[in-house]
Amino acid sequence: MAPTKYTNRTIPKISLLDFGTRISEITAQLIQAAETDGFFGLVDHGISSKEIEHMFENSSRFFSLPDSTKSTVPFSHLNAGWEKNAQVRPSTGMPDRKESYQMQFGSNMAGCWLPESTLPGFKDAALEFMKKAQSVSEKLMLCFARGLGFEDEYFIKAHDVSRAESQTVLRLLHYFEVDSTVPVPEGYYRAGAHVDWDFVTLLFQRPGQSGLEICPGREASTSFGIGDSWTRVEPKEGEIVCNIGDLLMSWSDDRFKSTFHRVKTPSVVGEDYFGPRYSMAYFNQPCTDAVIQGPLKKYEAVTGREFTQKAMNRNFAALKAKKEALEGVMDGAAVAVSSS
Ligand SMILES: O=C(O)CCC(=O)C(=O)O
Ligand SMILES: [Fe+2]
Repeated sequence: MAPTKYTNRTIPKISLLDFGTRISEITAQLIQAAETDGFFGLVDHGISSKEIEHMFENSSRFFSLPDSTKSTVPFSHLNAGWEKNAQVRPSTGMPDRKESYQMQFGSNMAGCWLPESTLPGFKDAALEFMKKAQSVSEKLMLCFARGLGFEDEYFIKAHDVSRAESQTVLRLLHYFEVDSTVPVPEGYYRAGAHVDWDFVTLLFQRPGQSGLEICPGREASTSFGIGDSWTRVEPKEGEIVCNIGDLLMSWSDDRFKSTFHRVKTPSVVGEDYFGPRYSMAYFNQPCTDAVIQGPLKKYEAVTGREFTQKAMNRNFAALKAKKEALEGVMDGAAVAVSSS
C-alpha cells in the first residue's frame, strides 16, 4: 500500500464531570473542538469501563454465533441488522473487511433481534447500554444547542428515541484477525475513509485494539482524505471518541466540521495490531419528521427522512462512480449503505 503520511495531533479531551455546574465551560470546549478538529475524547461521561466492557462481551457473544444464525437477522433498508463484508465505501470501492450488527430502539428492529433462547439477555443488555449512550449524547446536544443559539431541548427533541420516528443506531463492529504473513492488497481497509451522516457519533474502542485514524478539518481535504496527513487515535480505557457527523455540520451551517476517519488494515509487523478488533459506534440520527435547518438558513430545510435519503443517494452515486472506475473488481459484491 502507498505509505500514509502521519501527523501527531492532540485530540481535545473533554470531561463531563459536574455537568450541571460546569455546563458553560463544557459548552465552550465542545464548540471549540467541533469548529476545529471535529473530533474529541469524552471522559467522566457517566458510563463506567465495566459497563462498556460488559457490552463488548455481549458483542463478542453475538459475533461468535455461526453466520447461519446471524444471517436470520440480515441488514435491512431501515438501517438495522447484520452484514458481513458487504459495506462498500465510495472511498475504496471495496467492501470493508468486517461484520457489523446495527440495532435501533423501536419498530425498525422488527425481525432484527435474535430470539431470547439464541442469545439470552442480549437484547435487554443492548437496550440498556443504548439508553446510557443516549443520555451522554443528550448532554452534548444540549451544549451544541446553546452554542448555536437554539433553545436547550431543541436537538434532544429532534432525536427522541422514545418516538416511533427514531432512527438512532448502535452499531457493533467486528474486524477479523489479519494474517501478518500475507501482504495487504492495495485499497484494503478494515473500514475505508468516510464521514458519518449523523449528528454526532460516540465510538467505544477496546484498549490494545488499535487501527482508528482520523483526518481532521474539512476545507483542505483532498477527496476522502487520500494523500492528506492522518492521525492515529489509540483506544484508551473508558474514553469515548466522538466525531461530528454531516447532519450537525449542515445543521450548524458548516460551522462544525464532520471529519474523515477510517480503520487501517494492519500491514506493518511490529507496529500495527493484527488481532481482531471490536468497536461500537452510537450514531445519533434525527427522527424522520425532525426539521433540519441551521440558524443562518444556509441550506434549505429538510426532514430527517429526506436528509438520510439524500446522504444515501450521495453515497450510492459516489460508489457508482468508483465502481465504474474500477470496472470488474467489484462484480457481484453486495452493497450495504448505512449510517456512515
Ligand atoms: O471501528 C471504528 O473504530 C470506526 C467505525 C466507524 O467509523 C463507523 O462504523 O462509522
Ligand atoms: Fe464512522
